[in-house]
Amino acid sequence: MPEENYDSRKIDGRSLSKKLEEQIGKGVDQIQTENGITPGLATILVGADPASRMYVRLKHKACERVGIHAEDHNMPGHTTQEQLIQRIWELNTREDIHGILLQLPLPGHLDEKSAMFAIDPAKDADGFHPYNMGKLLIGEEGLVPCTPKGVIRALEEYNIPIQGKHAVVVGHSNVVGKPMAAMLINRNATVSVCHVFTDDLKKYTPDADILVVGTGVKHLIKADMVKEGAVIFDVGITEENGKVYGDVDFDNVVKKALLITPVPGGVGPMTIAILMEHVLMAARNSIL
Ligand SMILES: Nc1nc(=O)c2c([nH]1)NC[C@@H]1CN(c3ccc(C(=O)N[C@@H](CCC(=O)O)C(=O)O)cc3)C=[N+]21
Repeated sequence: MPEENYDSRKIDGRSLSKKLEEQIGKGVDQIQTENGITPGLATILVGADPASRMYVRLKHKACERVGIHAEDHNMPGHTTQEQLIQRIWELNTREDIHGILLQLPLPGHLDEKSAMFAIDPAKDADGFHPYNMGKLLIGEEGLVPCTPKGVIRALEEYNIPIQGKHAVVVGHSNVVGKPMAAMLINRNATVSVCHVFTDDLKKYTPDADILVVGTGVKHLIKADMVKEGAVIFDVGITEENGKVYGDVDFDNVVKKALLITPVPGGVGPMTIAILMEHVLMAARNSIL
């Protein structure tokens, strides 16, 4: 018997993001012709970590595709906290910069929280500022973390109902797990949040209608841990010998999933498309 083809179960993040970028490109054209504004994003990268450089490059390429002005603020690895904050303050006052993205992680001698808090919440394209996180928690979703927003957008694109469903989020980070849980609660899902300290993960994941996994543990989720017909988002990235792996054992789990994101080509491209959307949103808000 030939091996069954599961391609139709794959959520193609690349084509979803392409569709989103086309809409954003139109929005960029519109604000340029009607308001004479070119949305601008400044990325700050401290040091020269190869993975971080690659991610920043992906963001700049996306800006190019949609017509957003992008500036690369590459600061040396020995940058002091004061110098970093100074640069953020300069960007806060720049009228042509609508989004500021401080690439994480920062070198160990720098304090990520106080640097993030220094970013003008109105320019917080990442949605990491406590003001924006607080708004998310009370159901006001403006600038919110891009990766979980990309998951919500994908659920909408595929017409997956959220209300009343059991969503299990594995991972409780500030960038994925916590904001993901808040967004799902805002849409009336029943949400369980599991993480590295959860005693018995297998007790929870098989009940998930929607499963979002972001732990950075390669192939943590096996086929026996998911329900038949689940919708699964793999937010994990583990690099090994130049290959990237997700948190889900895709080849086996796909056989039970209704829909599932691959790594790469899943939530990564969606994250970047949402970031573009946020810069456009911030530019629009700047003229209100
Ligand atoms: N302030 C801040 N904001 C971030 O958004 C942020 C950050 N810091 N630090 C690091 C993580 C990581 N991240 C990724 C985004 C897209 C892909 C992506 O599109 N990946 C491609 C694969 C690229 C490849 O490996 O060739 C994919 O999944 O298909 C990956 C990783 C954003 N991050």
